Amino acid sequence: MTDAIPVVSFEKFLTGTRADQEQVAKQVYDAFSTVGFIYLKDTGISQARVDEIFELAKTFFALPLDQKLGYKLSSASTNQGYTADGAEGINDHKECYEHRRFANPLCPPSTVLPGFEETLDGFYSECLTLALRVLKCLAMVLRLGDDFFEDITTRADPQLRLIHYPPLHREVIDSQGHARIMPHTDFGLCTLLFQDGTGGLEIDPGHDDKFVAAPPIEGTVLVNIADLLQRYTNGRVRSTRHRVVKPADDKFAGDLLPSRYSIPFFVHPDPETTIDPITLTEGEVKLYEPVNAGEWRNWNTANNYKIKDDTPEGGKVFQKMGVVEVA
Ligand SMILES: O=C(O)CCC(=O)C(=O)O
Ligand SMILES: [Fe+2]
Repeated sequence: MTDAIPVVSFEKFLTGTRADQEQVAKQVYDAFSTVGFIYLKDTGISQARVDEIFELAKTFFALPLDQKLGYKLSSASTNQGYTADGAEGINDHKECYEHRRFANPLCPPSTVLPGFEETLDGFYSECLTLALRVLKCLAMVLRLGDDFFEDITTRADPQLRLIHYPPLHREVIDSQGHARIMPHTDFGLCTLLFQDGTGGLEIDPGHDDKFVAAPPIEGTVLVNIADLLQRYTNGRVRSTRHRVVKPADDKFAGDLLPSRYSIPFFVHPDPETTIDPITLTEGEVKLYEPVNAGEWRNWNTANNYKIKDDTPEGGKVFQKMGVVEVA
């Protein structure tokens, strides 16, 4: 169960000496190069703060559907606003709200949800700070220079996502090809994931299609590697598949699964960054072709939402871990 994913305190990275930091960095790297996931505690983001954001998410999703659809996400490149249940993957059972760094034109105004935008902006910057510290761990271990990831994220526009998985009949999730969120890897650099107490998240730690539970642990944030970082590190760190299914039977035995809320923060580099695998040893073969981070993100986003208008035509068609040139 949880043993598959290490639980590590980040405190010494925040307050310790360089030697302390290197020790934490090594633990982080070891988790990322094997299971691809880690639970971090003592991150500087308190549980009380996370609870506050979950309450805010609940007030948003409690708005009537018509009102939420007034903030509807409709462009893969802007990728901001609300998506209703069924809009992203017909077999997923969730609704989402996406918040970005520089502009949020589809954010509910203070007349509708007082304090919503400012609170999310504040939480967004806390998440970005933490994510950059986690990435610094990798830069330290791989000897890329401490500021390696800072330097490729100055104009980057990561995405804070609020997710609500509505109550769902057990038989729906038990039916073939359905899940609260289907198995996938994330496609940016890395993801912070806050989950409520419901449970149901599973990961494939051995990359062999054997999913195990990644249950919520109070006071922690899960961090996982995403596709671009697997590519950039030439496979040294792993982008691991995960999915959300039903909570453990001993938690909810009834027919109707309760609502679940989660808050991922997807970290992406500056759009102009070329993700060309970094090789560290003599004669090391690059496992992946270079990709442009902006194109990669738009293509993956458009593909997820099936936003045809935004899918570049006659351009590149990406595969999850490769790229096929289309003339
Ligand atoms: O809700 C969760 O716990 C996982 C969400 C997720 O994997 C995603 O949005 O990419
Ligand atoms: Fe994910």
